[in-house]
Amino acid sequence: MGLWSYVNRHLLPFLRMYLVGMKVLLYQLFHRSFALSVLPNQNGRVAIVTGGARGMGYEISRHLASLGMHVVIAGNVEEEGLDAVKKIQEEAGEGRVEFLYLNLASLKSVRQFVQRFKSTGLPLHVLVNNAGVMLLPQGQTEEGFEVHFGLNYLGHFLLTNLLLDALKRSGKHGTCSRIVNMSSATHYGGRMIMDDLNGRSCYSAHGSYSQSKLALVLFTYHLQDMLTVGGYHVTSNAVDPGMVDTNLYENLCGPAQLAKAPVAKLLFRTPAQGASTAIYAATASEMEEVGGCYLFNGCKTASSESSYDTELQAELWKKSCALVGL
Ligand SMILES: NC(=O)c1ccc[n+]([C@@H]2O[C@H](COP(=O)([O-])OP(=O)(O)OC[C@H]3O[C@@H](n4cnc5c(N)ncnc54)[C@H](O)[C@@H]3O)[C@@H](O)[C@H]2O)c1
Repeated sequence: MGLWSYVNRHLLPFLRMYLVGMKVLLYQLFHRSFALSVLPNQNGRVAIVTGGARGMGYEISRHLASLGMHVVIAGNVEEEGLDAVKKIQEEAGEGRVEFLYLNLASLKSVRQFVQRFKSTGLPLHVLVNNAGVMLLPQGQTEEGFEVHFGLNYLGHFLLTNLLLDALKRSGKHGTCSRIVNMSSATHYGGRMIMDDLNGRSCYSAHGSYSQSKLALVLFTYHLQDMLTVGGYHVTSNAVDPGMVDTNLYENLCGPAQLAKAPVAKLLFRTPAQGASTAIYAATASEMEEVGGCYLFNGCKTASSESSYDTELQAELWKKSCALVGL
């Protein structure tokens, strides 16, 4: 690999990700976490939360259930999922919660999950695409996609598309169905390498994670445009939770892991605080009929310049359809 190639594909993504992280931490040093106000009762509504068994996903599931929603936790670790169900059931008021197996690193599993969900005959009002992995060593999903791109983005892309008919049927004027995509500030440093989305020519864990989170924002905006044109009562928003102390950071290298511990204690948000903007997007009356937003700390915020590139959005959509066989 040439020097320029190394700088461009390894060093720059690494530096961009850490710079973005420092900016978020500075923000969190001087700003309180967004606090949820009273949210409307969600009785009769159904939500799917991917990765809902731990971290922010657990907090989202717990909060939605406490509002009366029927929550389906979709996850790839059955024991963790069943434990989460038990804990939430013990404290949820009127809500129902259950676990359904979903491995986002397998498109086959995504299709099986959707089949199982649809066979329950339940409506679908909220889909929170929350699950994610970060900084994994080079690896592949079952169908051979780079793991960050394949799991964080492509798995959710297929899941959402297969559930879109259910979301469209369940959304009504005044009570829209809502899609919430968990992105990240790292998308600001992300670059879409359209001719090498799987990072085969030069792998960078930092670049791949940031790219997957930018892909989710591009997807959110393009999907919202399609839903608006079609006149459907379904909204699509992206959420940036800030920096939150969860297991997501378990793949940081040794020295970074050591440095992270005290910083996290002081400056990271708790999972409940980090989950608040996603809960807001999924349920708040102010977000009724509001789509196509990037939400940070409970407010609409500008995402990266490239995320608004409609040609790039359309190109990624087309390519993603081809990759997942839609
Ligand atoms: N923690 C942060 O600082 C932070 C910042 C920005 C964005 N995010 C995003 O928030 C989301 C939630 O992360 P978190 O911080 O709660 O981390 P976490 O590690 O606690 O949760 C990740 C969830 O994804 C699930 N998951 C992983 N692989 C899966 C697979 N193959 N199939 C199905 N589910 C799978 C895990 O089981 C877990 O429930 C992620 O998308 C992450 O990228 C987190």
